[in-house]
Amino acid sequence: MPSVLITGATSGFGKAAAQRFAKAGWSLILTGRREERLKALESELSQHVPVLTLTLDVRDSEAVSKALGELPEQFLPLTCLINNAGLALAPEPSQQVDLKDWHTMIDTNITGLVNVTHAALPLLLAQGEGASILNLGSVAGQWPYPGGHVYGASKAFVQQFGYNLRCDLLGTGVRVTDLAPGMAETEFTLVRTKGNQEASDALYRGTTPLQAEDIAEQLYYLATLPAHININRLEIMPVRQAWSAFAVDRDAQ
Ligand SMILES: NC(=O)C1=CN([C@@H]2O[C@H](COP(=O)(O)OP(=O)(O)OC[C@H]3O[C@@H](n4cnc5c(N)ncnc54)[C@H](OP(=O)(O)O)[C@@H]3O)[C@@H](O)[C@H]2O)C=CC1
Ligand SMILES: O=CCS(=O)(=O)O
Repeated sequence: MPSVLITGATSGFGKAAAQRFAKAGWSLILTGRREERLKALESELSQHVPVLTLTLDVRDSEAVSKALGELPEQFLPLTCLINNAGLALAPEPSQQVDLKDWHTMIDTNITGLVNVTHAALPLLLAQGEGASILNLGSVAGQWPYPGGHVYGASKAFVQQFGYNLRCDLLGTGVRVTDLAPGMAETEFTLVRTKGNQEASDALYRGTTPLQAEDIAEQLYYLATLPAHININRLEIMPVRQAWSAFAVDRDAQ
């Protein structure tokens, strides 16, 4: 039975991915900080597949390496790692941002992802051919926009780290993909605005954003491609989202 480790399974893409992989009979290792949510998901999905929940913060490298170093045999070797835990904060311009918010994004989206990847690599190498690392990047890692600052830069790191990993993993059979979604309706904007439900609702109102299940379907597709195929980067937007023109600063007329 193949196994998948999903970080940030308590909400959004991670939770939908857990449900999608469970439907296909995969064993699940689910992580996040909110234990009650992990336990609720475990009781839902363990009726169908083996589920192991690990309550941890990806920023804590010791906790991550201890937990992944002690995985029960039943979940090994690891077939797929989904590096999904992450967040954006501070939608305001750089010159107004609280430095702590930049640090939190760097610590979570970069250091956390690196912590988990480092601990999981031996487990994926034990699988070799057909194993996958699926990293949640973002359109923000490729395309700049106002208020994107460190969030976009952290996702650019995710993309380049994945490409570089591919170089090192050549010959091992382990694949690496940067899955880069655009606007998707999850708790992402609620977190970004520090709990402003009205701002979150307003962002998604009157349009058709991606849903968590759309991304879960892509994750499952990537994880189950024939073993000789590696999709390096997969960028996905809703049809009702596109790029904007360059901004220009003009003198008052
Ligand atoms: N929604 C969108 O528009 C897009 C999102 N993304 C990326 O997709 C990923 C998932 O986002 P999405 O599902 O939308 O957002 P959600 O806020 O719905 O989910 C984020 C998940 O990350 C977990 N998480 C956050 N910080 C930590 C931490 N320090 N340690 C462990 N887990 C953590 C949360 O769990 P908990 O709080 O329980 O720890 C939660 O399960 C993120 O990396 C995001 O940047 C990319 C492109 C578009
Ligand atoms: O990564 C999330 C999508 S966006 O807010 O940067 O467009």
